[in-house]
Amino acid sequence: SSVSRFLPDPKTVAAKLGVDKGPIHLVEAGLPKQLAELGWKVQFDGHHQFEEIPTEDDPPIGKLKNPRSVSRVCQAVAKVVGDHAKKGQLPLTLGGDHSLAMGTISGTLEKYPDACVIWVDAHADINTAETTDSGNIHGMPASFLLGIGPKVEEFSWVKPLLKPHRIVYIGLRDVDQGERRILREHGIKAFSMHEVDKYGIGRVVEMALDHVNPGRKLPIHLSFDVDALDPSVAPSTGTPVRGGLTFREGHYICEAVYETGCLVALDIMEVNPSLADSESAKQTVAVGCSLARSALGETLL
Ligand SMILES: CN[C@](CCCC[B-](O)(O)O)(CCN1CCCCC1)C(=O)O
Ligand SMILES: [Mn+2]
Ligand SMILES: [Mn+2]
Ligand SMILES: [Mn+2]
Repeated sequence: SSVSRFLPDPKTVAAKLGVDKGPIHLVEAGLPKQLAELGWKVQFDGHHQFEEIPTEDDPPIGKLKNPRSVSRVCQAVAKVVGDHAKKGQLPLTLGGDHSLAMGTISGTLEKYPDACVIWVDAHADINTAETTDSGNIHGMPASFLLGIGPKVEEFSWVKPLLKPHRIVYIGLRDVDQGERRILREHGIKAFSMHEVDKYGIGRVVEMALDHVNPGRKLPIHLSFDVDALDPSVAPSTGTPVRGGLTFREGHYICEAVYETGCLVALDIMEVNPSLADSESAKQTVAVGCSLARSALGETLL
């Protein structure tokens, strides 16, 4: 695999942590050491603790739940990720809620304004304050990054730096009506599980890269929600949906993205060990670590 040409010192990875227990389990499973064994110089900043805003002090804004704490955490993550990226490091964010991608991708775009995003997920996470039915902000980060939908004061710090032709989805299978309309109206490319079945993961990844990064010249931010994988592979996650990617399909995406040499930032999101029995939790943590290794150069041979 070719060394990434965007990183003067490709052997640096900064491990970032999300907002729930998941990330701590990934670190305790030994991920930093595993990455060091791949040759990365890992700078682990310790577990980011964010002082929780008590629920009574963070009432919904419209339908949006926990808007102030989500905004505050994402803004902090944007700054930290941006700072690491500006130092030529590859920020690895472990989550934790996928709302964090508002922060990580904002950080990446600050350093690499022409970066493209590969969003691996069962969901499009592109609801607006109007279209969301759950009010859960993890279903909305892409709309804020694209500047789609009504302005929400609390999130005015998110600059609409992402362009519709610079994001591509792989693994979709649970997309709300409002999100379908947004994808269609903005011409956003999405490879659902139907296309994965039809073309095979190899062709899908090639078509996805051809769409957002035709000359393989743009930096890539890979945002991987483990619920893109089938629940039999990654059971301990917030919104599991049947009929997902196999273990290998998920890892193939990571391997192929690393092979482009364009990866500049990586998110491994929605690992939540508290949601299942300890066996399933351990399995999901192990898959999260394994995906990260594959995206950062671990090969099968
Ligand atoms: C599909 N959209 C959902 C899920 C978002 C998942 C976020 B992710 O980070 O895990 O990808 C579901 C919306 N509702 C659909 C109807 C039934 C109840 C949930 C939402 O809450 O917006
Ligand atoms: Mn979530
Ligand atoms: Mn997601
Ligand atoms: Mn999801």
